[in-house]
Amino acid sequence: MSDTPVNLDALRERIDEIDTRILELISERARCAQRVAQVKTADDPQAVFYRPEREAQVLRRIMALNPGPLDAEEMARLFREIMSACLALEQPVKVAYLGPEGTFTQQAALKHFGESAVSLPMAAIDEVFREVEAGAVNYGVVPVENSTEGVVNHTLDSFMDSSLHICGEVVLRIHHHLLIAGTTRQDKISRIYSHPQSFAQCRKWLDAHYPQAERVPVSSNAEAARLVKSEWHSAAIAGDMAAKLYELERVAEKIEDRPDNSTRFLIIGHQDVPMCGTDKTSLVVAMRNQPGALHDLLEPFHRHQIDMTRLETRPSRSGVWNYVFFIDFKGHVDQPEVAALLDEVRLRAAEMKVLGSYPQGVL
Ligand SMILES: O=C(O)C(=O)C[C@]1(C(=O)O)C=C[C@@H](O)C=C1
Repeated sequence: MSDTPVNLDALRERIDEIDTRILELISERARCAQRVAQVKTADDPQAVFYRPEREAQVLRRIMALNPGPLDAEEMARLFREIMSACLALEQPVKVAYLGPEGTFTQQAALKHFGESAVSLPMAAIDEVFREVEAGAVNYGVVPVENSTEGVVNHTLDSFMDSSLHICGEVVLRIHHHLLIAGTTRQDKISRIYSHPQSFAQCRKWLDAHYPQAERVPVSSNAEAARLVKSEWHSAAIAGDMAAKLYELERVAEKIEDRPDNSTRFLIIGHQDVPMCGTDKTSLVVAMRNQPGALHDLLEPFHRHQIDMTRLETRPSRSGVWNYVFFIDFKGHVDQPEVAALLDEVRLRAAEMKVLGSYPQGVL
């Protein structure tokens, strides 16, 4: 910029002016969101305020328009928080997540809903489902698959008995650190606490650096972090949130064996989400136990050119559901080609349930 001042005082004066403008614009946006809330309730007293498809469109548009120098994801994160605050003005959103506090699931909940959402830790995945079903909270956040360790069976099983829908997904890069308390003797670490999945994701690093230390599996990374607070010879493997919550030091950072280690989380709720343009659909399908069943199920996807992103099998828990497949694919149930595909799959399956169509994770 040719008219950018060059001395510090002048630059700060310029920043103050810009901040004043940003402040006015954010306030104007917030007033606009308040009017949106009035319009929604005028149309329908039971209106839902959180609109995942609209949020995905807003964030994608900002990322596409972003001129830099901030990168597109950074910019989207800022807008994520602005929208979160605007939504809280319409209606504060309550979200249950797989706790305790400091877990990656809490991090995922905040990444998806922003800091203005009220997030409540639950002790187990089925408790998250129950809280949402009972209406005690608006949405739930549960882990569903990890790139290194695979599927979270508990979550898939919970869907079989639930009437809840998937309203969104969020993918989180998982970075594990080796953490100790201020009083820990770093040269005397003889025990390491973590969640079994995290141990599995850091196995090679641990074998190379702490082959002698006892590995103690606990119910969550946050619990591991809590335990090391009071033990001078122990360390924990956990992420940023747990480190911050329990004020632990990092002995080693990013110790996961695979640099692309990430976990996908699902947002569960009661609503059917309209199409946003970059959608995904999740299904659960039961096939009869007969030769060629899997081929019969997959063939229509191929013929309709539908891009399947995941296929998981779970043992059936009832007589009818012999083989149960969880399938994710790109597209939305309101698209004619997807509707045609689903009609065919329904005919071939013993049972089929659409778990939801929802925007593909943006951030
Ligand atoms: O467009 C809406 O429906 C709004 O409520 C506004 C807004 C926003 O701040 O942009 C806020 C919350 C919704 O989840 C989506 C978008």
